[in-house]
Amino acid sequence: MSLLETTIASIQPANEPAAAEAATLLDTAFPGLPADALGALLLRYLRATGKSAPEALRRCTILCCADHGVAAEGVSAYPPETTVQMTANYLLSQGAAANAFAAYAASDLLVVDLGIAADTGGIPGLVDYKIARGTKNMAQGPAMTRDEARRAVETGIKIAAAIAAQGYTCFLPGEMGIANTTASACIAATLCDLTPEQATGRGTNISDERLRKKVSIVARALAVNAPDARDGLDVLAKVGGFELGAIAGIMLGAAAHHAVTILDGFNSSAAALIAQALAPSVTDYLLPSHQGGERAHGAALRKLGLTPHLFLDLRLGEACGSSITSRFLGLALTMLAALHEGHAPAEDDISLEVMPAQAPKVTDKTFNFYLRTMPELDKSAMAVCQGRLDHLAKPLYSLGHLESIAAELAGISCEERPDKDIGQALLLFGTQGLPDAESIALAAASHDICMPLTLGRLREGLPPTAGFDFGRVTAEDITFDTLLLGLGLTGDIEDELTAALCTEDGGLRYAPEEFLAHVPEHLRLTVSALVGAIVAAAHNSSLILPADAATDLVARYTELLAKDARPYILHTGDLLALGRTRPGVTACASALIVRAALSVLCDMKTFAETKVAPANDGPGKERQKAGTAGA
Ligand SMILES: Cc1cc2ncn([C@H]3O[C@H](COP(=O)(O)O)[C@@H](O)[C@H]3O)c2cc1C
Ligand SMILES: O=C(O)c1cccnc1
Repeated sequence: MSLLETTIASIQPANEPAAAEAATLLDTAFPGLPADALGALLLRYLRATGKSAPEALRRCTILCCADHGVAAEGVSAYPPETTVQMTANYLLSQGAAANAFAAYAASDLLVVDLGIAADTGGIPGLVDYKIARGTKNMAQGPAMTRDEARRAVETGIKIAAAIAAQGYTCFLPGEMGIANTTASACIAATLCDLTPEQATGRGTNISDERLRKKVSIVARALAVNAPDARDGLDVLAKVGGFELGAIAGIMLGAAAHHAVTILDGFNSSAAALIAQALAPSVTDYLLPSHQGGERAHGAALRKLGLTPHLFLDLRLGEACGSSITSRFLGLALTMLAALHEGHAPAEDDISLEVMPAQAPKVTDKTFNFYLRTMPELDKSAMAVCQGRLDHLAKPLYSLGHLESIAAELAGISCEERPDKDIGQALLLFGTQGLPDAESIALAAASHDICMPLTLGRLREGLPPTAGFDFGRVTAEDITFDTLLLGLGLTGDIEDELTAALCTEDGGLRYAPEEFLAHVPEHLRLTVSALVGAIVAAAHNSSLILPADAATDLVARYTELLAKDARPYILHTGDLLALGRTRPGVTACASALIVRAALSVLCDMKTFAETKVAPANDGPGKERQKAGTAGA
C-alpha cells in the first residue's frame, strides 16, 4: 500500500472516552449548561487528540503556496506573480497577514512551495516540495495528472507527520495561490453538488465583469473535465491545485497522528472536502473557525458537518480565522486545566468592588453630564488608519470586520496605529458572587488573556440611581488607562430581560426613554449599574465589549439614549456565535477578536513595503495604486 492508502487506513474514529471525562468535569462544574462553542471546540480537540488532561496547545501554521494555470483566464484581481511575491513576503519582509496571525496565536510558521511558477531558490527558509511550475489551465483539460495529485496529498501527509513528531497537536494550514478560489469553486461544485453560480465567489474582490467570466470558467472546467465526485483524487487532479492537495494531505496526516486541523477560509474547506472524499472520518479531526465572504463557504462547511462560530467577513485564507479560533481553544484549555487543578483563584486574581451601603446623595456626574461631554472619535486618525489598511499586502477589504474594528480603535484612541498592547479589563456586576467553578475558570481565562477581572457587588434594596452611580464610578476607575472594557453580569438574566424588553423578533420594544420603567423591578439596580458603566467607560474613550446577551440588550437601549456613546460599543453578536456562554467568556472571546484586529494594523506591511504587486481589477485597482496613502 502506498503512503496515501496506509494513512487513510490508519485514521481511527475520534476517542470518545477521553472527551467523556472532560465532558463530565464540565458538567459537574457548570451543571445544566450545554457546551457553548468554546466547550464544543474543547471536547472535539480532546476527542481527536485522545488527551483527557489538557496540555498547553502547540500550534503550527503551514502556508502552502502554488500557482494555477487557470489564472491565465483572468479570474483573479491580482497578477499571477503575486503568489511568489507573497511567498517571499512570508519569509523576507514578514509583513503578511499570515505573519501577523502566527505571532498573534504564538504559532510556529512553515512556508512550503508546492508548485510556484517561478524560481524560488532565493527565498531563505522556503521548504521546497515543488511538484511543477503551476498547474495546467483546467479550463482546457485536467489541472494535473493523477500521479501529481497523489504526490501533492502525500507531501501534505509527510509534512503533517514531521510536525506531529515534534509535538504539535494543532495545525493551521493556510494557502497562497492566485486563482485558487476558481479551483475551490470547482471542487465545491463537484462535492457539494452546486451550480457554477452557487459555487463561485469574488475571491480577491473581482469586478462584476470578472465574476461573470469566472462563473463561465468554472462551468467550462467542470464540463471539460467531468470530475468524479466519488473519487477525491480525480477531483483534485482535474480541478484542484497542488497547495489544496497538500492541505488535504496535512488534514489526513494530522488525523492519523491524532492532531487537529483548524479550518480557515473557503480554500481550506475545499481542501477538506477532498480529504473527506478520500477518508470520511477525517472530519472528526477538523475544527471549524469562520465562515467568510466566499459564496460556497457555508455549503462546504455544512457538507463537512462543521458549524462555524466566527462571522468576520474574512476573504483571505492565510490562517487568519483559524488563528483566532486557536486562541479560543487555548482559552478553553486554560479554563479546563484550572478546573482540573481546582484551586480557588488567588486573592489578586479577582478584584472585588462592593457597592456602598448608603445611596449617594447628589452626584455631579449624571447621565446628562456624560451625554453632554462624550468625546468625539478622531476622524482623521480613522481615515489615515483606513488608508493604511487598504494598502496592506492583502486583497482590498479581505480582513472584513477586523478592518473596521481596527479603524474604530484608531478613532477611539486618537492614534493612527494604536499600540498592540492596549490595556483591557473585565468588569462583571451582580448581587451574588460567582459560584466556585465559575470563579476558577474565569480567573484563569482573564489571566490567560491579560484581562484583569473585577466583580462589582451590588446591594439589593438600593435604588436604581445608586446602581447607576456605582456602575459609573467603578467603570470610570477601571477604564482610566484601558482601551477595552469587557462588561457583563455574574448571573444569567437574559431570558427575563429579553422577555421584558424585546419584541418577538428580538427588536427593542420600547422607546429608549421608557425602557428602564419596563425593566422588572428586581433587575433595575443591575440594569442601572450597567447603564452607568457604559456611559462612563465610553466617556473615558474605552471600547465596550458586552459579555452577555443581557448586557448587549442594555447597551442597545443605552446607545439610543446616548447616541455619541454608540461608537464605543462593539456588538459582537453578529460576529461571534458562541451560543450561551458562562459569565465573562463572550467578552474574553471578543477581546481576542479586537486584539487580532490590532495585530493586523501593527504587524502587517504594505504592498510597497513588501514589493508585492497591487490589484489590477475590482475596487482594489483604484484604492491600492502604488505611491498613494499608506504606501
Ligand atoms: C496580496 C494577496 C495576499 C493574499 N493572501 C491570500 N490570498 C488569497 O487570494 C487568492 C485567491 O483569490 P483569487 O482566486 O481571486 O486569486 C489566494 O492566493 C488566496 O490565498 C491573497 C491574495 C493576494 C492578492
Ligand atoms: O476564504 C478563502 O479562503 C479565500 C477567499 C478569498 C480569497 N482567498 C481566499
